[in-house]
Formats: sequence, C-alpha cells, structure tokens
Amino acid sequence: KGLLGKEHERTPRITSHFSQKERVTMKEALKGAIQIPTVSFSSKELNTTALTEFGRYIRKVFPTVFQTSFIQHEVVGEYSHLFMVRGSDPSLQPYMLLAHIDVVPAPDEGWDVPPFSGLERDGFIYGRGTLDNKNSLMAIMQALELLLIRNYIPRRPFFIALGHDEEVSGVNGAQKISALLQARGIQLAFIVDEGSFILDGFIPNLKKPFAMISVSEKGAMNLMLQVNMTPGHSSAPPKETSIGILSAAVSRLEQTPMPNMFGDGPMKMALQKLANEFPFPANIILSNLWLFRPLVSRWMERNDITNALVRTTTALTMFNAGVKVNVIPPVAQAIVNLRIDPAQTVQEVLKLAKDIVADDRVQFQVLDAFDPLPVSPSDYQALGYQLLRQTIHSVFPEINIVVPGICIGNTDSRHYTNLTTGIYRFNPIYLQPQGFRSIHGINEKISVQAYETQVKFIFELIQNADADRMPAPHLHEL
Ligand SMILES: CCCCCCCC/C=C\CCCCCCCC(=O)N[C@@H](CCCCN)C(=O)O
Ligand SMILES: [Zn+2]
Ligand SMILES: [Zn+2]
Repeated sequence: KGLLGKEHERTPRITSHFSQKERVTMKEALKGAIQIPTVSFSSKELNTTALTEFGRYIRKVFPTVFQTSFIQHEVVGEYSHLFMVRGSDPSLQPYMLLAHIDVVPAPDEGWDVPPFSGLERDGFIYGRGTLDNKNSLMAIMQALELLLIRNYIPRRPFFIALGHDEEVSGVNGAQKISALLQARGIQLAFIVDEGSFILDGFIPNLKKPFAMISVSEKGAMNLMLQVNMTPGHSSAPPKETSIGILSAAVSRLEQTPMPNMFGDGPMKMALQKLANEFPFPANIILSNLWLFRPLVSRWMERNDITNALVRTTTALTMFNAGVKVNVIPPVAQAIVNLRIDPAQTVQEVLKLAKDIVADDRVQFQVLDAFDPLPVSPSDYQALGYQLLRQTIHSVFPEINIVVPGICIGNTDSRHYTNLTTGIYRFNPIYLQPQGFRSIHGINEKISVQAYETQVKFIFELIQNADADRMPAPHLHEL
C-alpha cells in the first residue's frame, strides 16, 4: 500500500529556488559538518567520538528528515546511517544515494586555514571533507530536508546510505548496510555515489569541461614484499643486504609499468564521444580509434591522471627496515599499492608483479585485494545513467558532453554489487587538476556557489527520478 493510502498520488514539481536565509543555513550546516573531525586513521583507528557527534549533528540540522513519518532511519555498524524514504508508489523500484562520513587525516602543515575549521575565505569553504565527501552527504540530506519542508512527497522509494569507514574499507559501514538490505530482499534500480566530476582542464587541448559518470572502478591490491637476511655486524657487511635486495625489487616494479590496457572499455567510448571537441588533427585521430589506437594509448600515458585511466598503476607507499645504525637488518618490508585496470584481475597483476621482480629471495604477501568492478550500463535504457545525464543538462546547461568513464579510486559503492547492476559515480561539481590534488591533500575546498549547486542537483535528481518516463535524449547526443 502506498503512503497514507495515496497510491500513485504525486505532488507537483517544485522549483529549486532557495531563499537567502536557506542559502545561509545550508552553507553554515556544511561548515559545521567539516568542523567534526571524523577521521579514519586505519581500520582499527577511527575517531568514534567524532562519529557519534556527527550522528547528533545531522539530527540537529536536518530535523524534518528525522521527523517525517514516511522516512525510516536506522544506525548500522554503530556509526553509519541508513534512511529509507518510502515513496508514494511502492511499485517503483527504489534507488540509493551514497556518501561517507569519514575523512582522511589532515595535519595542519601546508593548509591556508586549519583543516577542521570550516572557515570561509573568498567565497570558498575550506576543510577536509569539502570535496571528499561531506559535500555529497550534506547536499543529499539538505536537498531532502528542503523538499520535505516544501511538502514534497517522493513517488519512487529511495535509500540514503551514509557509511562511516569508507576511507579504510567500508567493511563496518557500507558492507553491513548492503548485507542488511540483501537480507530484506531489496534490489535497487541504481546507486549514485562519489567518484567522478565535471572535469575541467584534465586533457591537454580540450578546453571545454565535460561530465564524466564513472560506470566502473579499478580494482586494488596491497602487496607486501619482504626480504629476510641473517643479521650481523655492519663492519663486515655481506655483498647484499635485505634493504638492497628489496630496494632493487621495488625499483624494478616502479620502473616497469604494467601493460597499457586502453582498448574497448568505457575510456574508449569516452574519448570517442569527446572527439569532436578537440581541434584538428586530434578530432580525426580520436574518431578513428580502429586505426590510431596505439597512438592514443601512448598519448594517454603522458600525464599521471590519464595514465591511471589506461593501466594498472603501481605506487610504492611504505618501506620499513633496519633496527639500529650498526646492525645488518634482518628484515626489510615494503608495501606496494596497485590499482587494477578493469581489463585485468588480481591474479594476473600478481603474476606480472612477481615476473617483474624475478627474485626468489623476495617473498610476496597479498594483504588485501579485489578485482575491478563490473561496468554498469550507460545506454538509453539505463535509468540511473540517464537520470544523471538529464539532471546534468538541466542544472549545468553549459555542459553538453556527458561521458561514461572509470573511477581511479575506490568507493563504498563497490560493496553494493549484490543489489544492483547500475552503479554510477558522479559528483555534480567542477573539478580542475588543482582541486583533484587537494583531495586527500592540502587546502581541500569548495565554493559556496558549487555547494549550493550540488544541493540543487540532488533536489532536481530526486524529482527527476519520480517522473513517468525515461529521460529523453539530449539534442546534442541525437
Ligand atoms: C579522459 C578523461 C580524463 C579524466 C581525468 C580523471 C580525473 C579523476 C577525477 C576524479 C577522481 C577522484 C577519485 C575520488 C574517489 C576516491 C575515493 C577514495 O579516496 N577512496 C579510497 C578508498 C580507500 C579504501 C581502503 N582500501 C581510495 O581509493 O584510496
Ligand atoms: Zn570519498
Ligand atoms: Zn577519500
């Protein structure tokens, strides 16, 4: 039965116009969220005090969401939050909006303002989490709060899942929410999570920004390499020490890139869709990938970000060895963080890594790993993709190119493949390379205007999901 017996009844569309007072309230609410240091240091070290405080905070700033009779709220895994918005037409398949509460650590060094101050400077709100990912969390909740205040009753049911440990795996947040929904027999039409943006200035010669919706994400593997040697006095060292052997091994890994996999996946489709935006001769080259594929795959290797889109990347992230200045070290350990291209698997990459190192004295241990995520559909029947595309065109009328792509990082959405085949990673925000570097880096910030637009985007998306028909194709794309 629908809400209050009002099955299929609908509320009229509400324009996304926010009063001056509402605009101030929404930016202050974001600042307050940034000020709560919900840092995940490791899977065993979360700031649980801050996570508890965050739970209290969202109750305070989004009272209508918590008081609405057709919204059910529950806490999962102690600090994650799941909201079920029942919707007036239960025959429609629900969807889910995701965001995460936790952030990576942010020492003060290098920041123009303290990273947990949420200070506003020159129209920007600064702080850890302003792009990753309290902006999404607060925008989703804020848009729903504003819709409810305007008496909007969503027609299509939906869930909001706010994970508390995305930055360290999502096993206690997203994974538990996913298991809970599966146990309840829920299947979702689609999921929207973080992971890509409106990209501006990432590709040389491409002046126009374009929206990239990530339809897959790379796999990952943390690989520990270890060398054991007999310890001894440093005054009569052996020819090779554990440190020397391990250094040579990890250096070989760093110096030998994994194969370039640019081929038939989402990135090929993305470049073909972008072809006409490039000046001559790049437009011709990109329109004829059957001929110029080798050339384009080499061109993609030329900067770190586009390189990450065409191959498994190898990052040496930790190195430990030595116990004293005059002791030959008994053991040396390094950790290599690999991000696995959608065209490869964990097993293939592990074999490649062993072949590159080619030294039996080096032991390998896979600490954790998972394969790349399946590619979600982006055709005209793909509801989630088309709703995002439609909403991008209406909220950002200047953007006429929307392309499917891959996410080079990992997101909580990977825990939900049991509930849907339509997983879309997109943040409705302009991102330049400098902004990209601030994610997990210094001076992470969002403009007040960009945040308001993100709220507007969700406000529109929820209403678009309630429409009768599939979104019509955009003129540019016909
Ligand atoms: C031709 C197109 C050019 C495209 C340029 C792509 C630019 C990439 C833009 C944005 C990517 C941002 C990725 C943000 C999501 C990352 C989320 C994150 O940090 N996840 C962590 C999870 C850690 C989980 C513990 N194992 C991570 O990936 O490390
Ligand atoms: Zn994130
Ligand atoms: Zn992150």
